Amino acid sequence: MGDVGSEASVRYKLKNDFSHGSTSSLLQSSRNFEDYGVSSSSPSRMRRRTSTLTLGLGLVTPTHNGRIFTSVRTLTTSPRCLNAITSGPGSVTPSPIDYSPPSSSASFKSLGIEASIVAALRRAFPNVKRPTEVQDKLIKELIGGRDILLKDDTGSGKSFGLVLGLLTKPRMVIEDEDSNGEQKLKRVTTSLFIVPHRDLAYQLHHWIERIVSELEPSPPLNSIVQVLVRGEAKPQTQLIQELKDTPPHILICTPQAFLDMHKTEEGREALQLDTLSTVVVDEVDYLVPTAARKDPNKSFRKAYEKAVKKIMMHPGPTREILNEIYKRRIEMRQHPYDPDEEGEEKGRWNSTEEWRNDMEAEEEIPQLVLSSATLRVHLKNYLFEESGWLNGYNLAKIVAKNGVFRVSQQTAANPVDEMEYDYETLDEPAEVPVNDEQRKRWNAAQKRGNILHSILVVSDTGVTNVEGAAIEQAASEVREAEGETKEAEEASEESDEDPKEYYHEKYDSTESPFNPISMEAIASAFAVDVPSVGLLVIPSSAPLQRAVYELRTMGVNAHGLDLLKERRGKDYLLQNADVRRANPTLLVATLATTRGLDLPTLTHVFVLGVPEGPSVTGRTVDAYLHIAGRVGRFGRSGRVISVVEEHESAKMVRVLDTLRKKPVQFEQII
Ligand SMILES: Nc1ncnc2c1ncn2[C@@H]1O[C@H](COP(=O)(O)OP(=O)(O)OP(=O)(O)O)[C@@H](O)[C@H]1O
Repeated sequence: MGDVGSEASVRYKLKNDFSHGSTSSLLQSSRNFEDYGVSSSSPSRMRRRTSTLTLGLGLVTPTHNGRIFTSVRTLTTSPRCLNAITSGPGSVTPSPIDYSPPSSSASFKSLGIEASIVAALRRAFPNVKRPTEVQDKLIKELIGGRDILLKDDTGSGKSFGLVLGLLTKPRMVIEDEDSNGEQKLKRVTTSLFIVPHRDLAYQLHHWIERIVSELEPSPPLNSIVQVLVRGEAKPQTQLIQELKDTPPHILICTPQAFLDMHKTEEGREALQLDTLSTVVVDEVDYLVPTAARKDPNKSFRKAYEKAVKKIMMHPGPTREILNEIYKRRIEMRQHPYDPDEEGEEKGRWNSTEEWRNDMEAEEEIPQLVLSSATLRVHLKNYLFEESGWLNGYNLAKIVAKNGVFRVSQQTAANPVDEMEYDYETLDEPAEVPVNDEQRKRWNAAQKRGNILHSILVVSDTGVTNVEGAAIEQAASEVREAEGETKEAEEASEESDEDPKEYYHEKYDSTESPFNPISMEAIASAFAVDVPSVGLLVIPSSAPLQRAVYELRTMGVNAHGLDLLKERRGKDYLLQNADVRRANPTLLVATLATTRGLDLPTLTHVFVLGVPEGPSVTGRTVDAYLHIAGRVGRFGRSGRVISVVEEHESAKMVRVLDTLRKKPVQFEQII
């Protein structure tokens, strides 16, 4: 780890701003980091009015007090360029939302979405016009009631499609006794939506809130959706009472919060698992970790056995929940129908399949939907062979890779295929197009989004682009093509947090766990390239507040990602993707809390270190894919900048290699 006050320097140059020859006044003076639009009290408006701005881009030297621009170079610039610099022009501008996502020829209505919901959807999300391809396949199956295994690219609309399908599902009603002992009909929760972290829970809640508020008449929101996550301000007793009084149509929860409630009798009564009709597990590969099978003839076998043992010792809350909800299925799997067995049921069924599907209907076992952008072979094998949660006789597998879909219907006549490949390899075979139609989709998928992947390597002597990184022309073309974007009001950028919150004395007196040069490289790259919102993903075990603190001491408008924060949080979920902010924000999150997030204004993701490192496994590649998948969604542009130390750079290149991506130079680093 580099010394805080080391000689290390990071060389930056202004991008194409000076290469066009449209320069005007020669500006010369010193300017600190805040001048690049990274301070929460950015004077950028004032700067924009003047053409005699002082500039200090050039040699950037990290210092321990966070003022990293200590050396000044004379630069020639124009007012247009100044405007671009102060608002963080970047190699990627936020894209307007009127792109054309790969859509199906069906309409939401023809897929079975209720007319009132379609109308509300149009008002709430005017950009959502037609279902995407995955939504076409998913919504039909979701409404049909079959179990579903779902895999498609990040940002293809899986979670959004799940929300629409669940909203349309018929409301479950049971007969209940009121306080006078009279029978009456009572609404119960229809669907349970399990997600890995609370920000994703709030994002889904927010989507539903927007649609529900456009319904005419609009029902009370808590009768349609409620969220159960840890860290809620309300005490558990109040949450239980609310669930009992008004069971929501959809309950969105994190697994741990669900188990906390399920532990008590009162909580179990409120959750009413036996009346559920659908259970969705989003990001299932994250929530149900499994170990990659290793070739028994190779020496990894011991490592595999150790990994399995570890998982079995801590199976995780999602496994526990699914074991509870699907205990009848597990029993059926363990004791399948035996026509020779004595008993009154003898001879009632002709086959195991017949028996199984009859029992499923009789016992009203809820539909199970498992979804992720990454479903590795070992997870699929675990689900089909070991878990017992899925009905292998009535399952839809909707799996897409590079825009090519493989949809297989598992029915009684065509039960689930067993293990697909024997052992995990880092590169799973790519789906290849086999006909013209597929080739068309495949090509469209290749064009979808324009994500640039860069790797910055930090050493004691500075920061460089990884060896072999290509010079990317596309970046400036994208910038030119997209033209001007709207400016956000400075007012909305006022901090709603007290920055002092992070100024803990202990941070100044304890050694930082972060490499200061890495942090400064991130701060600088953010300052010169992010127009609106960036996201920094740090390892799951890294201290988030400390990272925010350190970035703030460098003048970066950094915030821990928290969608719960009323105004600020919801702001990030809005569709104002064409907004460039006067004072860009860097959101900081850990690896554990980024899956599934959809922040339309996001253009840049910074990754600190090799995700799920130090070694490169399938888990590492998947983690990178999910992190990178926060940008470039639905055809937008995006940039992923990994900041790694020297000993990690080959590993990071390998991750990109596996994903068949080539690192491109981050232009600002000379
Ligand atoms: N049919 C549609 N037309 C246009 N935009 C859509 C459509 N469906 C979803 N979107 C938008 O696409 C974005 C991504 O959707 P979503 O989060 O559901 O993708 P995802 O496949 O679940 O991604 P991830 O795998 O990263 O969780 C959201 O902003 C959503 O509003």
